[in-house]
Amino acid sequence: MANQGMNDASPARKGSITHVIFDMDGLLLDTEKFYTEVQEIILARYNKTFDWSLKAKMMGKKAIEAARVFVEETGISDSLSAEDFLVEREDMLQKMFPTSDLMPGASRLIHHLHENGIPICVATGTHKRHFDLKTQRHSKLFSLMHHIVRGDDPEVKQGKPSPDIFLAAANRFEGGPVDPQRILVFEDAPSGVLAAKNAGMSVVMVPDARLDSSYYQVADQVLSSLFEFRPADWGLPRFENASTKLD
Ligand SMILES: O=P(O)(O)OC[C@H](O)CO
Ligand SMILES: [Mg+2]
Repeated sequence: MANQGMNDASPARKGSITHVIFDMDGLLLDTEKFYTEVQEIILARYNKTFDWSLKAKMMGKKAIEAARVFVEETGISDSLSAEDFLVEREDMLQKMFPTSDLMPGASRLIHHLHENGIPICVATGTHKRHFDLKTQRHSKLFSLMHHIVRGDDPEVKQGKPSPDIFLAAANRFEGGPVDPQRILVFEDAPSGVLAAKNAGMSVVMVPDARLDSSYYQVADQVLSSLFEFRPADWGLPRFENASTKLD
């Protein structure tokens, strides 16, 4: 269970948030389990097991960057290249992605911020083709986003932990670029939390409970679920029961 403490963001900074950026996989959508499943299947062929220390190094990254980590860290790169790994897992992922569910509290928080006029967007390492499969059951909810930046965007030269994707997201808000100090990022992955901090933004981390807690330290706040987020901690409008939709 994640601790729910606040780390180092100053009280002044917490009151200055005007814009919000959401990660997608593992934060808004319960899609990380699909990657875990196919990676377990592929590794089993080499009599190896997939664990959360490897997962922590892959999640949040662009596909090819995560694939390189996978074949190198598991020592199978002589038998399976990163490119072939991506081809091999593709059929399985394409069947899984359209079944993607929302993470608990995602719908409530997105509706709440949108109804209160807080500009929101998505910054996801995933590329457009996978994004479309993952979100096909949730297009209404994602239409509330001011914009969406994906990993294959030309402005995203390097994946997380590079700040590229969050800086691109900050640039595209109305009247952008928005000052990073005014932006709050929600992330589940260690690489994503680092990317947001590298961009100079504040980060709420909502990690999977299996992730080692040593990764919590970089985040400004760590929550077990989006349901536990209290907007007033960051100077954002409080939840009013009547105007929010529960998952
Ligand atoms: O967590 P996201 O949304 O940046 O997605 C990254 C990969 O597609 C999955 O780890
Ligand atoms: Mg993620």
